[in-house]
Amino acid sequence: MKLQSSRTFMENISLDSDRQYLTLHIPVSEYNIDEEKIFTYFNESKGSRYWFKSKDGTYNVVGINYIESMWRNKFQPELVTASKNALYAKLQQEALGDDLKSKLSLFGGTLFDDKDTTDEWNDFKMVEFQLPEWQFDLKNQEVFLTRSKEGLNTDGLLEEIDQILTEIEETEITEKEKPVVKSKRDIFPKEWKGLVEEAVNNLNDEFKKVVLARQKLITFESKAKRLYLIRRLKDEADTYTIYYEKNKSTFVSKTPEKLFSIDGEVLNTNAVAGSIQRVDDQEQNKVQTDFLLNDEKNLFEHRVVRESIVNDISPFSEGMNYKKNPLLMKNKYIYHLYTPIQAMLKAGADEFNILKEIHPTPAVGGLPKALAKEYIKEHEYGTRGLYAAPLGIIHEDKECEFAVGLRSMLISARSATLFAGCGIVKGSDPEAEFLETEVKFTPMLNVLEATTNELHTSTDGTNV
Ligand SMILES: C=C(O[C@H]1C=CC=C(C(=O)O)[C@@H]1O)C(=O)O
Repeated sequence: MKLQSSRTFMENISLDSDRQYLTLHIPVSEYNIDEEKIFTYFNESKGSRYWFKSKDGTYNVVGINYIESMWRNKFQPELVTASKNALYAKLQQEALGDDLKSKLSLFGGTLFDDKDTTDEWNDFKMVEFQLPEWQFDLKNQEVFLTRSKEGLNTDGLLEEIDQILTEIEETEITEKEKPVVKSKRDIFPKEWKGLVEEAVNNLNDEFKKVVLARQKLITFESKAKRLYLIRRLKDEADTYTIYYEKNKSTFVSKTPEKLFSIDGEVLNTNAVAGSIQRVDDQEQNKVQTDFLLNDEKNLFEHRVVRESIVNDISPFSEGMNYKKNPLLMKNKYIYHLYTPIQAMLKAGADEFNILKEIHPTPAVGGLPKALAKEYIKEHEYGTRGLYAAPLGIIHEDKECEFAVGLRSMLISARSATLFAGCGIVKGSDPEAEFLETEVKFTPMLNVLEATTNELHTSTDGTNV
């Protein structure tokens, strides 16, 4: 048994009757396991699995079998903090090793806003974070196993864990079936362009910017194979990987955008706004990026996002660092203007109050924030749900990392709804914005291998 060295730690555990669960924290570097093997092994746990990998590799976490969730129907920071503390208070955490690095986390987030959700988002709550039975930290190669103490027999538990880890290690990865796309169509494309035109006319010196999103619907001949998606999600670097199953729904995102992270007393965030397509031609890309870095409309769009974020976090911070001119963020299909911002937090600043203040940034909402949020709620077709919403990892202390759920889709049964939006400012052209959203659909179309138009006719008979 590879867990032999953990045995002494295990033998010294005495169960605390005030705590409902026992969480064992175990080093697993001796087992050769990765996300594909884990998802393949736990195939029966469909609907109760997640994978969160941060862009810079700080986190790479897979969770299996949600055993408790911390949720609320309204986002009130103090109450969310109280729920989080209540959940951690139920756990007796025991480390089976001396120098373990990771911390037990909860994965989840909040919906974009409180717009009445249509059936499509019914599986997700306004605020919801999951505690899984198995939490694999693939970066540090450590595992947390949480079990209810009711009827728990700790004798033989290590052997059971060893057996499961060995079975995961030996899991064979077979070729995954590609989902067969039946139809692909834009939802209300003409109407969306009309919406952009109307917004441009409504913008003024006070109402400066609004982000308008649209959807694309893809249907499949048969149910989309989840394991196939897991493999395809590895394809694009320099982005987050968010894969979140809940009951019959799966939300998937390859977002380039961090909302914020907290490590110790340092908060890191960034402004990402202003975009141009990246193509397969170096010379053309040089023209594109020179344009982006000097284009007044894009620079304005970027500036308002940066100023708003700085403004939102300043009540929580003692000092801030950021550069005056944006940098270039290079993703596989798109370039963005990008400004990293770092803040030293004041004592007492906590992640949920900051989240409430910072989301939605004008990169996904608009400016002024409250007005833009209302405008989106009232005018946009459909419900955003987890699209453009904060999703990430939290801990017992305030250490956390949230990404913004962009370049994303919601899969259920035989269909996927893809989401993409863009910042509308005075002077925006509906056709150009439509094309920009088309580029932003590419990461998810690529995951589904549905980038080409070789198909098909859409369900309403129009060519796509
Ligand atoms: C709203 C989206 O992108 C935002 C993030 C980066 C750049 C954006 C832009 O240039 O419009 C958007 O504000 C989306 O991808 O759906």
